[in-house]
Amino acid sequence: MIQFAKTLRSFRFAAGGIHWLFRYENNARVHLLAALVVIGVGFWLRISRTDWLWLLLAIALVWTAEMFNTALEKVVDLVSPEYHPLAGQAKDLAAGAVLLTALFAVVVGVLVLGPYVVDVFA
Ligand SMILES: Nc1ncnc2c1ncn2[C@@H]1O[C@H](COP(=O)(O)OP(=O)(O)OP(=O)(O)O)[C@@H](O)[C@H]1O
Repeated sequence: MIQFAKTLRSFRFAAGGIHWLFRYENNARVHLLAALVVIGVGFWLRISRTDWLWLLLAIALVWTAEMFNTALEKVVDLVSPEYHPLAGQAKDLAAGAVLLTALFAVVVGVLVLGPYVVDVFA
C-alpha cells in the first residue's frame, strides 16, 4: 500500500534541503548563478534540444555533487568536530567530486555553446 501523505512529506523535506543549500551554501549560489547565466545564453543562442540535454545534465551533475558534498560535510562535522586526518580526507574527496563535475560542466559548456558563439561572430 502506497502512503501518499508520507511521500508528500518526503518531498517537502527534500525541497527544504534544496532550499537550504542555495540559501546558506556560498558555493552552491555560485553554481546557481553560473547555471542561470548558461541557461540565459542557451535561450539567447536558441540551442538545439540535444544541446539543452547536455547543458542540463551538466548542471544537474554539479548541483547533485554539491548537495552530497554538503551533506557529507555536515556528517563529518557531527561525528568529528575535532581535527582528524580521515575527516579532512573525506571532505577533500567530496570536494574533489564537486570539482570534477564542475570541470565536466565547463567542457560541456564550451563544446555546446562554442560553435553557436562562433556562428554569431562569424
Ligand atoms: N575535522 C576536520 N579534520 C581535519 N581536516 C578538516 C576537518 N574539517 C575540515 N578540514 C579540512 O578543511 C577543509 C575545509 O573544510 P570546511 O568544512 O571548512 O569545508 P569548506 O569547503 O570550507 O565548506 P563550507 O564553507 O561549506 O563549510 C577540508 O576540505 C579539510 O581539508
